[in-house]
Amino acid sequence: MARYLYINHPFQLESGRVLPSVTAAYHTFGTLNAARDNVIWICHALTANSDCQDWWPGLVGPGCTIDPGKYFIVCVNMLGSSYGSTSPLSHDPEAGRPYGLDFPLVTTKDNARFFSLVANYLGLDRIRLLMGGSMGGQHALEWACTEPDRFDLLCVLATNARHSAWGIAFNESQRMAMRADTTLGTDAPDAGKAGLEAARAIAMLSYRHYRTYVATQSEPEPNKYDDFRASSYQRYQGYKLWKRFAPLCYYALSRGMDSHDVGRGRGSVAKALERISASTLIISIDTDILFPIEEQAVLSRHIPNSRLEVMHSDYGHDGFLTEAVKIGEFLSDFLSDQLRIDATTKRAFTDALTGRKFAVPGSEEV
Ligand SMILES: CC(=O)SCCNC(=O)CCNC(=O)[C@H](O)C(C)(C)COP(=O)(O)OP(=O)(O)OC[C@H]1O[C@@H](n2cnc3c(N)ncnc32)[C@H](O)[C@@H]1OP(=O)(O)O
Ligand SMILES: N[C@@H](CCO)C(=O)O
Repeated sequence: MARYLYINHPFQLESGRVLPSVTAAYHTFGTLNAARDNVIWICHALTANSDCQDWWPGLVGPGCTIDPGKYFIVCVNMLGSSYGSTSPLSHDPEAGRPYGLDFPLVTTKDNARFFSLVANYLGLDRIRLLMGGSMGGQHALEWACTEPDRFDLLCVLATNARHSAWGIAFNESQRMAMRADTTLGTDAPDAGKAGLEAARAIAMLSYRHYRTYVATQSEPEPNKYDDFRASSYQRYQGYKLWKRFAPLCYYALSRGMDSHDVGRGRGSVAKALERISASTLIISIDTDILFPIEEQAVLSRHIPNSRLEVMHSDYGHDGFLTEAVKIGEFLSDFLSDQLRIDATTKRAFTDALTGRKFAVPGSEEV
């Protein structure tokens, strides 16, 4: 069950706005050992929650690589989410009602500071492994750049150093669908439902792959001309999210994802990534069209002690959730601290893997 930490003092956001107090919903699994050196901190992605044993089965849980019998596992629900931390659903004391669409922009830098605050409250000065995929990977990278000395190991999957124009375009398309639903943020019954469902259907196109749809949603019989399987899948995925996630929170989180840029305020992406001192495992997914391998190659090029692995998945981007067993295999050596590769080997490896040097604006070498 989630636990709650109520922090009753103002939390200053990057935008200049202030949340008068913040609540953190969090889960822990396992026991902190006497040396306090067995902490694994997991950052969740867009629509997940702090119960990482529930949404990462096969990777987190008894007998898995991230085993609560061995590690003290912590996961905190990000600000803005539907699952208990301060969000658009929370009471705005100044307005005397829930924040709703007035909820301020919470950037990935704000969430990294929020996690740091919670870690301080929990007395976790040193974290053995910080880990996350997708938006969780963005939070992990941002936090590792902010407090490099806090982490021994870092593992990020299907993520990037700065949210791409492609990713922002997907998110804006979803927000356009949500704004076209004029019930969003109102007191209407099912407010924002149609917009959220359309937004999730758009998002699914980026979370999966052409081959995933062809393999799972093609028609079994020929000669069909309407009412396709792929259509009902899209509608069902929208409805499935509506049943568990608040439209206003989804809207807020997608803005937060767009804000992600480890280079902001640090000179460049390259300079920011060079601050990371943790040994870092970076996992790419070969069918990920949302966070393609180019983006993890940038991470690998600039994080000093890092290694890039490419994992196969038929699931596309969402492989970071569904390929839990494979991820566990990549992780187990890493947790024993086997990963020490020199920079020259790493560079040759990255170039060979990607076929060429990738550059994204702001990631230039310094
Ligand atoms: C209570 C909670 O849910 S807490 C939060 C859990 N979620 C998270 O943490 C977020 C991260 N998780 C996810 O994003 C997803 O769950 C994933 C990526 C791990 C898996 O996605 P899924 O939607 O389960 O997988 P998939 O794409 O195979 O779709 C399967 C679902 O679509 C349904 N489906 C498949 N084809 C069709 C179709 N043609 N028409 C209608 N429905 C269809 C299946 O019956 C199944 O339904 P179910 O989920 O109700 O059992
Ligand atoms: N399926 C994931 C995708 C975002 O990375 C989620 O809903 O959180």
